[in-house]
Amino acid sequence: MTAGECGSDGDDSSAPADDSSAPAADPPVVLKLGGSVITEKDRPETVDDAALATATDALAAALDRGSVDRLVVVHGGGSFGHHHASEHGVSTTEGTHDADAVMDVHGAMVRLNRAVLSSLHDRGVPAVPVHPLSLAARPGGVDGSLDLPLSSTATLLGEGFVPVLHGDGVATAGEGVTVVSGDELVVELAAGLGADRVGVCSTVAGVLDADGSVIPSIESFESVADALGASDATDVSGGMAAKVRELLALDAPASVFGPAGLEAFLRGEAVGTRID
Ligand SMILES: Nc1ncnc2c1ncn2[C@@H]1O[C@H](COP(=O)(O)OP(=O)(O)OP(=O)(O)O)[C@@H](O)[C@H]1O
Ligand SMILES: C=C(C)CCOP(=O)(O)O
Repeated sequence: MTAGECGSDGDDSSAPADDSSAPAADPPVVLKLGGSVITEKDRPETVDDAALATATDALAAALDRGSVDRLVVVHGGGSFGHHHASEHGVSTTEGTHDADAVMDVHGAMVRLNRAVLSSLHDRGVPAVPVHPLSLAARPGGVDGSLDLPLSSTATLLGEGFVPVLHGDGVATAGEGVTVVSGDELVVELAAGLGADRVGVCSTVAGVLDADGSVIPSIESFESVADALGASDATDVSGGMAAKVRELLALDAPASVFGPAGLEAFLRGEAVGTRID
């Protein structure tokens, strides 16, 4: 498993850097694997091994057959980050100055990240970690924008790796360290890297209306606000309502779908709820 072997042709590294006839790289796909999918969200620090294996099988197959050429993966917190953040009273708006609390939240996310990386490595995917706590900040405080430098992720992608980021703690002016959700990271990555396809794989088949049916597309928060709630499980980042808000801020269309829709999304098909 090397970065150069990943993707459809795997031969870009031999092209001269200034060769103007070299084909431009495809825009990357940015995919979030929801923490509620890959962990058992009600049991602290428990990976759902079967669900993680199914997801990483689908990613490896998509890279092997070339339906995805360049991929950035983000995963959520599930029973790792949310559990510890909740115990310490830390959320996307409430921070902490306690280094032990920061280490509990970040340490749990790094353990989950290792499990995701290991599952990808078992399938030959050249996945490498990118930890947001070491990169990102909210210099303007909780109401300010997220600053996420993308140079490392973009360069890793260009070298044929699959960067794997995750919801994490984030330095926040006036609050110490708050939580940055994987959904926020997806928006920053997709906008900054020029992604043309953005997928958010959660436990539900899409964003559901009041009757429990999948809403095919969403263009404004107000049109669906009444149906949107928080997560059923411990969650410090706002569940589906926050997810829809984040994704509406993105220029590229995003899809929210369940595990059964992952393969189809990776093949480029329309699945779940499209958020424009
Ligand atoms: N209208 C809705 N449609 C779909 N899900 C909804 C809706 N309202 C609330 N939810 C809840 O939102 C949850 C999905 O958000 P959640 O943040 O838990 O998912 P995730 O991103 O997969 O997990 P994590 O935050 O750990 O990464 C669903 O499991 C459901 O409980
Ligand atoms: C709770 C932590 C640290 C991560 C939150 O990320 P999310 O599960 O994508 O909302």
